[in-house]
Amino acid sequence: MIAVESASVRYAGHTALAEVGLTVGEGEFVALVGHNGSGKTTLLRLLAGLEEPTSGRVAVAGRPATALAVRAERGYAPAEPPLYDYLTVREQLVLAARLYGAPVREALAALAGTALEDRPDALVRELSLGMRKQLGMRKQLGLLVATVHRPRLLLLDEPTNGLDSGAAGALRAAAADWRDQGRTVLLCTHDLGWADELVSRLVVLDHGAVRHDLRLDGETATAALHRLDPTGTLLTTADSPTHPASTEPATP
Ligand SMILES: Nc1ncnc2c1ncn2[C@@H]1O[C@H](COP(=O)(O)OP(=O)(O)OP(=O)(O)O)[C@@H](O)[C@H]1O
Repeated sequence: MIAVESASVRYAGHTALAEVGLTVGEGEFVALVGHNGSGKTTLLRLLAGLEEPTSGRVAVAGRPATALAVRAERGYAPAEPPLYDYLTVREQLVLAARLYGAPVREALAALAGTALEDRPDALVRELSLGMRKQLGMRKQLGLLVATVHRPRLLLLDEPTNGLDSGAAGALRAAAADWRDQGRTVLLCTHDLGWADELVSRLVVLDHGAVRHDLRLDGETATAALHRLDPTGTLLTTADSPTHPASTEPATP
């Protein structure tokens, strides 16, 4: 589903990603972790087709990630959902469904069980008031929009940031459904706990390079990370020296 070959991203003298290789098969649920600035969002943006690597190749579903046809296969939920403040919740979902040629009825049915269920006519800007509950609703709407076409690949960037416990529970339930349906999920997060039971593979980025890549095989993501990095250095220290990858990449 994902094939990243020796992909580097350089910005004016700064290397955000350094020859990253990553192959992810259909149905895997991958947690991508690493310290601030380790390159997680840059990698997701490559996979979302929003950036080209400076060198190397990035493919999704057998095509270059930037190919227009890949959009039907992939849903990308960035940390800040790209929504129209002047539309209502319902209008935002209908717009996304129509753009993707997805059934509008199903798009609206996805509101059931979420905090937005009773607020289809609220303006999106009312979900941007900065209060935790509102922020959670905005993130939930962002996820519904990103998945309205039921993509085979979901790219989630910090989906729990700003969520209250109710919204985080709804996200977990949705993510468990995606996993059970055999969708592929690449989750970039600082907060592994909520997804612990769902994650099948853990990838740790360090200074733009893949430092660890392992299949969990029953171990939780949190336990595996603690075993690899008992002092938590890989998640918190952006200034430690870059180390070579210490683990062979997992085979798909
Ligand atoms: N458009 C850009 N121009 C210049 N440098 C950038 C740009 N985007 C990202 N970077 C740099 O690339 C590096 C990787 O950034 P990235 O956002 O991918 O890291 P991250 O792991 O997602 O961090 P965080 O956990 O803080 O979101 C950082 O040093 C960042 O400052």
